[in-house]
Amino acid sequence: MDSSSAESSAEFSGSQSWLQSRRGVRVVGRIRSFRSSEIVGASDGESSCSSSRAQISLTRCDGDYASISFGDQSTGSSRKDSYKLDWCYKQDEGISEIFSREVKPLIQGIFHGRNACVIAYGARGSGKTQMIQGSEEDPGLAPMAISEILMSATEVGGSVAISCYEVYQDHIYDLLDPKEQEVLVLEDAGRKIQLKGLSQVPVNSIVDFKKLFTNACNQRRPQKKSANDTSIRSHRGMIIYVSVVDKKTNHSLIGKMNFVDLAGYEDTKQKSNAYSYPAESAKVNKSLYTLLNVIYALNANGTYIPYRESKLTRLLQDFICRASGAVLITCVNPTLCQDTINAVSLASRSCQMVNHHRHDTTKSSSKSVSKFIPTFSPSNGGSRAQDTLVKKHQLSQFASTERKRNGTPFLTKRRPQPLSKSMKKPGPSLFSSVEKKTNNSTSLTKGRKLFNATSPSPKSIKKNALSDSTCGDTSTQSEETCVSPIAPDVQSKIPESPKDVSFPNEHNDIRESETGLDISAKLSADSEESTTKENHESLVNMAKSSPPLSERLREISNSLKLLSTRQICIGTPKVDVSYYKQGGVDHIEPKTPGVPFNLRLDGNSNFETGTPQDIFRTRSTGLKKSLVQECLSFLNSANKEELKKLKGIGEKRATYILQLREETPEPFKEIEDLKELGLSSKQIGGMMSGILEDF
Ligand SMILES: Nc1ncnc2c1ncn2[C@@H]1O[C@H](COP(=O)(O)OP(=O)(O)OP(=O)(O)O)[C@@H](O)[C@H]1O
Repeated sequence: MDSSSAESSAEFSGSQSWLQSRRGVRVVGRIRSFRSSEIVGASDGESSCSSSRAQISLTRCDGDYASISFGDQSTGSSRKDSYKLDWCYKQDEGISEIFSREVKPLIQGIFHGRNACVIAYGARGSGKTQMIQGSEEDPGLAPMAISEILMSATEVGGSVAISCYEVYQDHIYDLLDPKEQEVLVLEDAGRKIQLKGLSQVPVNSIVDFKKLFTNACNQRRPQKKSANDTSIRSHRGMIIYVSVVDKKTNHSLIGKMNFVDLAGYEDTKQKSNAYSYPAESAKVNKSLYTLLNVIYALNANGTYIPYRESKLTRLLQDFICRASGAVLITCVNPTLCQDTINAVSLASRSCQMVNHHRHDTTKSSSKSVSKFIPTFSPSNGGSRAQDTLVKKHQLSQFASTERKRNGTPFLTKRRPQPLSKSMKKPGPSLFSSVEKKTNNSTSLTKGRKLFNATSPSPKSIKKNALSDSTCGDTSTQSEETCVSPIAPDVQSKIPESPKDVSFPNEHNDIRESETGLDISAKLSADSEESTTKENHESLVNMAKSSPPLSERLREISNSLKLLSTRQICIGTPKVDVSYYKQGGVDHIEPKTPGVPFNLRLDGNSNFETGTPQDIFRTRSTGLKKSLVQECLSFLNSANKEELKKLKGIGEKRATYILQLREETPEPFKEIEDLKELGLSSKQIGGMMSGILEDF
């Protein structure tokens, strides 16, 4: 084995070992090659930055991690701060390299019913679309994946379908069947995400795929305002569905793989980005920050994941969770600019490598730990933009007053989530026949079959032309890679340290949706419009008509009172009269037999022994659990007035609870879920006892 292949296999084994220990989302980088226009240093207007002086350095360490730093070659100064990622691909490493290391291992999973996600993220013009879509001559990750999937599906007798979508201004549109109605993100009773209104089209060959994909890529939902309008920024994605029958169980397994081409990151505060529409950019950036927060929370092993904070993360919820395999590829523009630095810095914060080090006190010094603790800093462009968004999005009056008053995490306000009027009954699903057989696999979004109806456009895939994509000077790069020029005006803006960039919602409660198995038709809508009155009323009415619940609580409360006053007696052993007779006792008085306190019944009705404390603890734990469950069911079903009677629940929290119930039939499944109301543990305790006292 020569040295380069040895190096390559060492790196690959690093990537494999990561796959084995995968818990969250892998965050890698990819530095794209120079375009011809960039080599001569000319600005093409697409990127706000171009110049000739600075460089990007890449250091890779034994397949474990990669570190990117930015500096100025001409002055010899390079910044001491580097941004670590789980890995980074050099300019001379092609798409096929990325495919075999990052994407191929995920494909195996989808044939076992797992979900997977490949996300292209980065500043504008950093090569995201090129990497995902590619071109006729040089296919991107998505076409490469589909041809691999089609081959494997043929071998195992599986079927394949695709959906294509666009997320624009927090609305999702179907690109294979463009229509007025947007796609709705719904959550079923098993907390699985369903995309209502998104068509699935069967794909039998790569030719089928190319027609569909080309057609979808040429679709663009938001209309340009003028011919020169370059500001339309949206996220676009393609979902590949694979259905196979598990030979052992004879059940159908459905795995999905989502390729997401995110809108380019850009700091709207920069003058050079003035051509963007602020509102549009704010939405795009908000969804990007939320996505990175989700990844951060997953990689930091957080208990709460903020999926609900944007439509994009809601859509991706089943694709980026602990049960799935996901990779975020940060595309790095070689014509370096502040947006690139910010994008890399944000990605670095969310990656596994950083978070492993955060938790690994043996490896990292206290300094390096504090370095990664997110803080707000208006000195950084990225942070400033985040700061503004956070203020808008989260520091609602209610949240801030609550925080001041309670010192507790503020309520992550969700907008009312109505059942949209436009919500229509879904058409037959591609896999509907197989789904019926399936008991526990993910159900597919029901959509219309479009295969015959689609009239693909012969136009080529947008933005895939490589006519100007001559590769730059990549020959001299070894493990330490000098890559790119950086704009002189950017030099002063390079963040001092990664700690300057932060995640806006670090202190928020983050909740990861449970991955239930029950696929029920009981769907709740997650549209971003305001709550429709009828739905709200119907929920209130439903809650109003719940006297049986109060009755039940009263019953339980009475039983508890009885329990606390009555002597607990386990079993009723007969009094052995003969014993008394033998003992010469003249008067036999009926006595309650003494039951040893260290006897108790286990789950199988057998007696068990233990110390009085053990027994007491067991009994009280059981009681506590059932009380908590009763309180949670009360919160899941009480009407507004009943809720408002509780300690700590006012008009706003009561409304919020009703909104949550519109999204999910039972928003409170565990006591932890109550933290989403912005209540402290003490307040939750007070509220619980309030519920019990009332009955
Ligand atoms: N590996 C590459 N080598 C050379 N040129 C490339 C490469 N990848 C992309 N390009 C070129 O860079 C330009 C921008 O690429 P692309 O549209 O993929 O970027 P993007 O990140 O998707 O941009 P946006 O955020 O605006 O959607 C295109 O002209 C493309 O041809």
